[in-house]
Amino acid sequence: MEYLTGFGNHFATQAVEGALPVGRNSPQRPAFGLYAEQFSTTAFTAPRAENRRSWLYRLRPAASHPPFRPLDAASRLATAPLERGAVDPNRLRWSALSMPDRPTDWLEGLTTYGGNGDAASGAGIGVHLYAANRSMERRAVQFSDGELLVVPQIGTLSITTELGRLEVPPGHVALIPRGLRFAVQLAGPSRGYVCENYGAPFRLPDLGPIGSNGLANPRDFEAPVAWFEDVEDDFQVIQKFQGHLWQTTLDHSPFDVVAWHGNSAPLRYDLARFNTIGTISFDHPDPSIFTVLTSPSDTPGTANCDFVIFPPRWMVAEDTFRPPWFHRNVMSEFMGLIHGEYDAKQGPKDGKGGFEPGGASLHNQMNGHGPDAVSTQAAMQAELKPVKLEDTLAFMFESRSVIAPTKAALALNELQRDYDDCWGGFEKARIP
Ligand SMILES: O=C(O)Cc1cc(O)ccc1O
Ligand SMILES: [Fe+2]
Repeated sequence: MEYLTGFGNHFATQAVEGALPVGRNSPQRPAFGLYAEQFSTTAFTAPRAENRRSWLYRLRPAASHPPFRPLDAASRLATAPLERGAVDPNRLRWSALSMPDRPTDWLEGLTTYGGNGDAASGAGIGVHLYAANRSMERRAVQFSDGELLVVPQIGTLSITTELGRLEVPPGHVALIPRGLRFAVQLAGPSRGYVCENYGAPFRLPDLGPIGSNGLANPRDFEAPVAWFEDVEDDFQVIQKFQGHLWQTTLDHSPFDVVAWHGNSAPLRYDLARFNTIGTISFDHPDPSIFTVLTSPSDTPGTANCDFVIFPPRWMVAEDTFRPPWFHRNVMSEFMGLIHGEYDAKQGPKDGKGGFEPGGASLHNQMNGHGPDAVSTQAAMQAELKPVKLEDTLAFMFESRSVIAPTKAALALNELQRDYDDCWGGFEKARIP
């Protein structure tokens, strides 16, 4: 597959020579009788640096569809504000979801674990995990409630979007703009995580004193080239709108965009390209140095959501407790593990418990957490020579407000009801 590169670039791509108008967006009669359509994911008047929109040239306008009707199907997708009783302050951890035993596509395989804010007012996030085993055929979905950040853990996702196709293997992430129609094809049983961002679109963080390079570099983000199919057949289009699923049927493929240009586009990014920066003296820096993407809130420096990764890296700090320190944080932290072991937590023992690939943890606002007792002991006794942490890739969705766990997530068998025990048995300090 071919890609265009650069986060936020103004791309221009056509699957058919001559389809893209030159020098204007909306000619009286676009080439070949195509329809011009603007796709806006920021307000028209958003500041130029944040403004996102693309122009699509398609066989038929997206407006041409029968009414959306409620989709009458069981779904474990939920949207904030969540229906909830008292929000659980407890630290929570889940083992990995098992693969479904019935045919389940990516959309059907989503379970919401938590959320915050309010989709209707464009603030907060929904956190979903998926486990799926079949492709979406003649079926596309559009998330009007938010942009999606998709983090595969097992199985390559082939994502067909209105703007073209992306291959997203584990170790990569995909960013799908709010409202873009897409379908997910699977190569086999697949599992992973999704952050549904109701707030401002994810962008690269400022680098401050780091300078003009580093962390995720803009050129490593890849957008698809235009791709379309001219299929006259029934296509189900599902829409997640204000927390409910709706459906309509088109008599043609929604993937009929022959050319497009603009800066609102789906992207993929290989996390191995992340330029990880850390201490070369002492102390463990705040994990904000591992921010890949940020969705700012209205309060400077206090993100609606930061997407942070913990990739392979050298640990060289002298006279330092090297793993994440114990802490209580005003921000709320949802974590996942793509592969390997996380330096603050033990993996499963005899195949059970621990922080395992495909698992998840939730440490909400001001609730104490940090390395488990075994990892703490090991780190306090380690000889502090340079060590390379290999085979590890964890991540965090960190958000300014409490991520309420869903009732469905609290009822899962995968919930580790003994999670607190991992912080048991610390030896007391002795004052002389
Ligand atoms: O809680 C966690 O494991 C995530 C985390 C990692 C780190 O290096 C510092 C702080 C932090 O919250
Ligand atoms: Fe933390």
